[in-house]
Amino acid sequence: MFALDVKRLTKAYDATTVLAGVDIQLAAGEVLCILGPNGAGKTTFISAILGLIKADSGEINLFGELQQGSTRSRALRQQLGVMMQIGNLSANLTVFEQCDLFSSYYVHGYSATELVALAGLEAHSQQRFGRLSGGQKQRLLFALALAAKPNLVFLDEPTLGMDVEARRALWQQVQQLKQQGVAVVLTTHYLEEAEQLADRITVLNQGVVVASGSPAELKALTHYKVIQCESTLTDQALLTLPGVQHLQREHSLCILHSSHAECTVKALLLADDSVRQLEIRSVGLEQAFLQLTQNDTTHKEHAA
Ligand SMILES: Nc1ncnc2c1ncn2[C@@H]1O[C@H](COP(=O)(O)OP(=O)(O)OP(=O)(O)O)[C@@H](O)[C@H]1O
Repeated sequence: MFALDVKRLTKAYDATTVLAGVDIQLAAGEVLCILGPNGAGKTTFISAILGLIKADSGEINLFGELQQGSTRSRALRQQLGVMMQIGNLSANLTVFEQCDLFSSYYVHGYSATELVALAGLEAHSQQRFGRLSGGQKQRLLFALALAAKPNLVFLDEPTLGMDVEARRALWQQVQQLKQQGVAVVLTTHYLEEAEQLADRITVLNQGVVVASGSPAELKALTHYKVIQCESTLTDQALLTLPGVQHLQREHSLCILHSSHAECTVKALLLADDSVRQLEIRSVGLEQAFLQLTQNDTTHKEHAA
């Protein structure tokens, strides 16, 4: 049984289609990362699952239970955790008071003291929410999302505004959730975060799933390669090699992005027999993401 099983979900606002038949499945202990440019439909998708908005058509199954309309049963709500946006918490309550309030909603959840510790805010437990730094607020919101000890957690851009250390600490907490068998749906604009955490990435573009797979599978979807070398050729000559789409220079190195790496390398070696330090590698997730979302029609047939 999937923790989450969504089929053909659609949503439009007036004449604008925001979700155009989205299918997503998620098992216990899996981390799914939804990537997509601004306005792709990520928040709308999560809101529809949680019943915050009503989808136009499609099926939403949570723990094997088909959801009708936008109400979610009390028993189901105890299994769900949602990281809210900063503006939804009262600025005047202290960290401990917020944790106490959330703890009181759930019968088998964490105590207020445990939630303060989960947020790593023991030293700030008497500080008002409004006085916390942006990163501390995010840590508290993350802990509050876990108040129920949920089996399925939704994290919408959880590390926004966090410094590197706080971000890595939160990544560790997500890994721990996964080890405990919790299913996690995460949206982020940080591709490194997606690569670190996700078992599976779904790329949404204009409400359509344009690709879905492990980070390695997504990178393999793009046929672009990076060719790195030292060459005496001018920028002009390098850019006219077959397949070259982009050139970047780093000190003595030329870094070429090529859509036809073998042709590029053959032509490069013919044009410059003094080429050194030649290396060919696959593109990173960021390049794959840009290619998938800028030219999604080329990749639709690969969507899993
Ligand atoms: N209540 C609404 N009424 C009309 N249009 C809406 C409404 N809510 C969202 N939209 C539109 O739906 C589209 C998808 O929005 P959504 O917030 O789901 O995108 P997103 O992928 O989460 O974007 P971001 O990365 O910027 O947070 C956008 O074009 C947005 O303007």
